[in-house]
Formats: sequence, C-alpha cells, structure tokens
Amino acid sequence: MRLRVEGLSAKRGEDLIFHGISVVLDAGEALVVTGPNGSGKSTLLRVLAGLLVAESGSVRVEGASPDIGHPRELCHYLGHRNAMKRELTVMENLSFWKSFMGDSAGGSGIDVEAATEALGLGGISHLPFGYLSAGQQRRMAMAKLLVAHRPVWILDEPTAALDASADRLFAGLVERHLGAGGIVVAATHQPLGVDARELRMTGFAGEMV
Ligand SMILES: Nc1ncnc2c1ncn2[C@@H]1O[C@H](COP(=O)(O)OP(=O)(O)OP(=O)(O)O)[C@@H](O)[C@H]1O
Repeated sequence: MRLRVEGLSAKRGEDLIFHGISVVLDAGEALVVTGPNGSGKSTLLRVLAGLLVAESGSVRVEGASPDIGHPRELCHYLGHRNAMKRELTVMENLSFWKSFMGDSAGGSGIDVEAATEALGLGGISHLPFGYLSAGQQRRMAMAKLLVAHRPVWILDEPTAALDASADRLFAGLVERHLGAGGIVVAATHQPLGVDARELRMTGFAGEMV
C-alpha cells in the first residue's frame, strides 16, 4: 500500500494556505509535518483525511481494495479534540467508535478493554470521559486507533498533554503500526519518537527535509 499526494493545495476561506505539496509514503513509513503556528499543518492533515476539499491536486491510496471510494475510508484521524462524549464512560465511548467505524480490510481492531490496558488506563474505563485528566483523555483518544483497524493514521499534535511515559507508550504504538505495514502522518511540535521523514510547512508552501 502507498499513499500518494500530488500537487496539493488548499484554501481556508479565500486564502490559499499552501500549494504544490507532493509526497509518497510507502507501507511502514511515517511523515512528520512541522512548521510554525498557522503554517497549514492542520489544514494539510484535514485534507489528507478527507475532511476538507483540496483546492487542487490529489490524495490517493495505491494498492488498496477497489471498493475503497476515497482514501478517508482507510484513515484514522485524531484531531486536536478527542472526539469523545464527556458524559459517556470511556468504555461506552470506545465501544461506540469500535462499532461505528468497523475494520478496514487487512486487519482487525482489538477489544475495548485491551485497548485501555494498552494505554495504561485499564482501571478507569468505567469513568465518564469528562472526569479524566487532560493527559488521560488524550490516551483514551489514542485507544480509538486500536479498536478499529485503519492502515493510515493521521494525527494532529497527538502528544500534546502527554507525560514522558505516555510519550514513550505512544511511540511504541506508532512503531507497531508501522511494523505491521501501516502509514502515519503526524503534525507535531515535538519529536514523534520514531524514524520519520519530515515535511516542513513554510507558510504557503512545504518542503521535504
Ligand atoms: N475556517 C477558516 N477560515 C479561514 N482561515 C482559517 C480557517 N481555519 C484556519 N484558518 C487559517 O489557516 C491558516 C493555517 O491554519 P492551520 O490550523 O492549518 O495551521 P497549523 O500549522 O496547524 O497551526 P498550529 O501549529 O497553530 O496548530 C491559519 O492562518 C489560520 O488562521
């Protein structure tokens, strides 16, 4: 499987945020998107995840089943917000995501209990999500990546609010995903903790470094 981005440009409102972004990621590869605030990292990730329409260019996944209509069907998107209901327990939130998303072909998600254990929070899955600390909430949002299989993970500042041990734990999850042939694209101001190529957004354009 290969993620191919060609000549991508995107607008927010009337403003062109970036143009001419091209990158190819093979199975097992990670791309870190860096750059100053407002340089377009989140915009790029939202375009890759199919949440924003590109102004021009294309995002394609090669080597996927012909049934896939759009690459977004193969993506997990973890945004700045955690996409969990505060009133529902961790267990209820993750169970919802597991059944709502289902699995992409080629893999299967682990069960909800195992996912909370993997994030080191097995004992608190009965609590309402809103009771958890900011770092615990972020860990639980990461558990979503494990309960439904998606080969491509698109992560926007995934480690914001995490302590050092959660950082390492997360790096381990990413490494396992890459080892199983997954692809990761992450916007981050901190090192991801795994080998990755870098796309530096320079405000209006981007360059591979
Ligand atoms: N809905 C919108 N309408 C108009 N402009 C927007 C909109 N959303 C974002 N922008 C602008 O697009 C530009 C890129 O924003 P984006 O969130 O992609 O940057 P970023 O690199 O992820 O920043 P940060 O590091 O602060 O998260 C910014 O100048 C922002 O003000």
